[in-house]
Amino acid sequence: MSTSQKERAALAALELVRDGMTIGLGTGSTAAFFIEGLGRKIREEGLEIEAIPTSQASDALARKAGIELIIPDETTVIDLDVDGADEVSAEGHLIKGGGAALLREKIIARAAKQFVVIADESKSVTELGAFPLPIEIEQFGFALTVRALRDMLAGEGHEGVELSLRHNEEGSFVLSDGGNFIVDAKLGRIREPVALESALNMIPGVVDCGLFIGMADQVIIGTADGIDTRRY
Ligand SMILES: O=C(CO)[C@H](O)[C@H](O)COP(=O)(O)O
Repeated sequence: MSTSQKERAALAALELVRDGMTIGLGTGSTAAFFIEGLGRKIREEGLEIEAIPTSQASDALARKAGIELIIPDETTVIDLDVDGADEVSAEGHLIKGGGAALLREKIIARAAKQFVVIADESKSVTELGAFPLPIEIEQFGFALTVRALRDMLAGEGHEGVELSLRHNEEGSFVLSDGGNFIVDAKLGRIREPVALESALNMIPGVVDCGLFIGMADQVIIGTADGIDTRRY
């Protein structure tokens, strides 16, 4: 069996797992390799692991893999969170939310002692923005929120940016697990991601955006014949 770049990155992240850990489980096809591998590792090594999934999809995968899931309380220490990304910049800033799970992913990444990103080489970029930035917005007044987004982005030098409410193949709006809409913003090039994240999250109706700035402690990129590990 040939190992894909995504799987290679996920297998490397499994090396960080220790007995007794509480682990955040990301969302997407790369995170799925980690979840399946974690299930195998728990069975083979008899580890005591508790996990917190960042989406209903990862919840279902983890249950299938036999991983014990918990709902965190205020005392919960998340030792490690492993998740994928849509883009990773040289500084370790991320665009996430291609799977509409950005809010839950950010809550868990923010709370984790160690946030590790796993990705294939195609996700590694010099500057963020080629991947449309996912923005999670409240359903109420969504058209007004989209207008406010457009106005703010124009003021920040992103005039005429294409904003689209995400639809599925049947033409229905895609909803996050929390029941919110997702707007995808084709920005092309994000020159000031720190300022942009703040400006987006200030708009009433915006729940969160897919910019993860300065959050990753480690990025593991699967390559054709190995891994490229970056620590921040
Ligand atoms: O942010 C995410 C989901 O909201 C995913 O981590 C991101 O879309 C990467 O997915 P994949 O591993 O399938 O390429």
